[in-house]
Amino acid sequence: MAAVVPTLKLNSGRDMLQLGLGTWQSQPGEVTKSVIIAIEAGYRHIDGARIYQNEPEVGAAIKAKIDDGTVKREDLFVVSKLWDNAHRPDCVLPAIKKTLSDLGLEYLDMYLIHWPMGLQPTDELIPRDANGDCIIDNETNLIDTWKQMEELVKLGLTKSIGVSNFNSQQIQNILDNGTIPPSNNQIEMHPYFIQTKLVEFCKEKGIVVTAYSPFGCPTHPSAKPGDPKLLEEPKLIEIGKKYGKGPNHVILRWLLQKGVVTIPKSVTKSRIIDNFNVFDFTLTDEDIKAVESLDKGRDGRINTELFLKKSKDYPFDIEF
Ligand SMILES: NC(=O)C1=CN([C@@H]2O[C@H](COP(=O)(O)OP(=O)(O)OC[C@H]3O[C@@H](n4cnc5c(N)ncnc54)[C@H](OP(=O)(O)O)[C@@H]3O)[C@@H](O)[C@H]2O)C=CC1
Ligand SMILES: O=C1CO[C@H](CO)[C@@H](O)[C@@H]1O
Repeated sequence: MAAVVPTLKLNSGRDMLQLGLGTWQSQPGEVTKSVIIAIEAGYRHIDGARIYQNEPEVGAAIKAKIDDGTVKREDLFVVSKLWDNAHRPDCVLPAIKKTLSDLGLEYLDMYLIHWPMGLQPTDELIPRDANGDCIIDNETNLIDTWKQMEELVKLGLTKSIGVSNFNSQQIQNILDNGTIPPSNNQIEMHPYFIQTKLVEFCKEKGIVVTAYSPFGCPTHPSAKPGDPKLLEEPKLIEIGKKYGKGPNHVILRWLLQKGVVTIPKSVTKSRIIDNFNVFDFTLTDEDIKAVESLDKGRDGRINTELFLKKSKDYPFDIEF
């Protein structure tokens, strides 16, 4: 029998499963199979986004597993994200409708504003000018976007709403000016970038944190040969050995014990199954300290999204 995944209570009143499957860089030709494998292994939380350009294939897997009786829709926690080119108020409803239609679903469990920065609303997901530079939309206003996100809840198109890659000031702005508080902030978090201040801030405000790139995204487009690899860190390997576990398990277990959600990505059957084997051991306080000693502070951030640094809403210029 698959392990029961713990949940965290959202301020929307719903429960969010603490372990899910990431799907960025899961190619359309492979993601249906990997989501099917994940559901068969016990995963019930799937993290996706319009920009991953694989939502129809993720949806095909969900349909297959509902049709064959493995799961019911209500057993699943499906997350998607509003892409940067749809921040203008009139773009938000069409954007979720496109995602729902691609996924073949009536509703999402969580819909996030993917990044605070807006891009020009065109048919291109990443609109570029003649020089190849992204066309930033500095006319957008995150409160206007958020108000439309609130409408999606009222329309029953998503059960909860949240943000991703928002800094503390941007979150506070929404708390001060919105009606529905964000339930979730999905941020980069792994042993090289432990984000203590932002995680604490979110917790104080009743916002559940999701840790993305838990393994440090070894295939990130900015990765260079010779970069240190989290999954090869001797310290993590050593901690894992005490429990008969690998460095992947140590990282996921650390995140679970920190009280956050995490969404490791894999398209490899053995890894999808292996990453789920984290519910039968507990790290000690000493182990947790050793994991956190790998933190590089702000230098540990991988997903810098530097190509949008000129946006008025670029989030990473303040401490947290
Ligand atoms: N909100 C946001 O802005 C962002 C959200 N995300 C979300 O977070 C998810 C996870 O982050 P992501 O950046 O993809 O990277 P991860 O840190 O999850 O690493 C994924 C990589 O690790 C490999 N891997 C997975 N399990 C193992 C294992 N047990 N042993 C060895 N290698 C392993 C995978 O290979 P393989 O697949 O070949 O098995 C893949 O190359 C994304 O897929 C996405 O859903 C990510 C980035 C930004
Ligand atoms: O989720 C994501 C994966 O990577 C993309 C490319 O940098 C990001 O835009 C996005 O945050």
